[in-house]
Amino acid sequence: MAKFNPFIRNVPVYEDVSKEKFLQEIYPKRIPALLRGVDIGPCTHLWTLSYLCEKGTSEPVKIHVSTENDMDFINKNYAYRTLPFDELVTRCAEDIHQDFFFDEKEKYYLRALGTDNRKDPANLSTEFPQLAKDVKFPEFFNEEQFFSSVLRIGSPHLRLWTHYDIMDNVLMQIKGTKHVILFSPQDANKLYLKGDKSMILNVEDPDLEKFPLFAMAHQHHCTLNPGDILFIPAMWFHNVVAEDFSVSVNVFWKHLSPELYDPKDPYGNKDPIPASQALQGLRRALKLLEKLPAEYKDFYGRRMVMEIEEKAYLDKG
Ligand SMILES: O=C(O)CCC(=O)C(=O)O
Ligand SMILES: [Fe+2]
Repeated sequence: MAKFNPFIRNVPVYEDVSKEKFLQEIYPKRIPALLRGVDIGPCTHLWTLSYLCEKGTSEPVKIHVSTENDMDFINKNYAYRTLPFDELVTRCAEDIHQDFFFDEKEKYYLRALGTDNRKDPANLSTEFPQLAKDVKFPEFFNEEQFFSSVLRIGSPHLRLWTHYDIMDNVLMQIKGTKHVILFSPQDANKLYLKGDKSMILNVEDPDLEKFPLFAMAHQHHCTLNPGDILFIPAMWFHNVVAEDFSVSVNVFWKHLSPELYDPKDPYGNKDPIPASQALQGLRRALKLLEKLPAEYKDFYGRRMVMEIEEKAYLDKG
């Protein structure tokens, strides 16, 4: 039997959640929730391989190609390539490829992009209109709050690194099974961040000599099956691995006032404007401390941390 680990817990599961129940009981908690039995439309039974190939898009799609299971944004063990959509779907569903870029067992990941991917957020209705008809988004937010809807198709066993997004999100599982491990924004200091991503790639077997604090990060686990919806609140870190051929759609929406978001953010992962300005201010403050000898820098650095803890933390610990 696996050893009990007090740092691992399951994401709470809610059955047959109405809009009212979500908005009154689940959403305000601002923790992840797995919702079962919400109608996400006929996609769960209609989207066979042949249907996806036929109703997808005739535009080529940009994909990640990886020869390893854990995609590594540090050493870049994946490459960006382009494939016709039906070819991508076919390859994601097969274990061994006749045609390939690097090797016959390579894996693929599509994260759909907007029409102009430098500025437009992805929108299922625009880029995949025939498929969009089959997906019903939960009515958990107002139309003006909608930010993007993203089709994600991937090969078995491919893992997307731990990262956070800055929008509220529902990840709808349509085909296949996915395992998701989430971490609270309050555990950010145990995740060894590089920007919006954690440098710990293999979260299931981490190198604790290199990343000792990770052992104390609480892991929130869940398994998504077709029809399941995972609510991922803004800033919650998530690491996602597919067990088999997987198709999901996620919807990001704005939880804060619209003017707080960076207008040039097609992915929904740029820090809100005041947060990014505050980070810039911090970097300026640290640069100022460079003018002082090390022991002064250390002392004033600590005073800054104390002030941040007192004025910004929810939990003053
Ligand atoms: O399901 C995936 O592959 C990744 C999902 C994700 O990162 C998201 O919904 O923000
Ligand atoms: Fe994400």
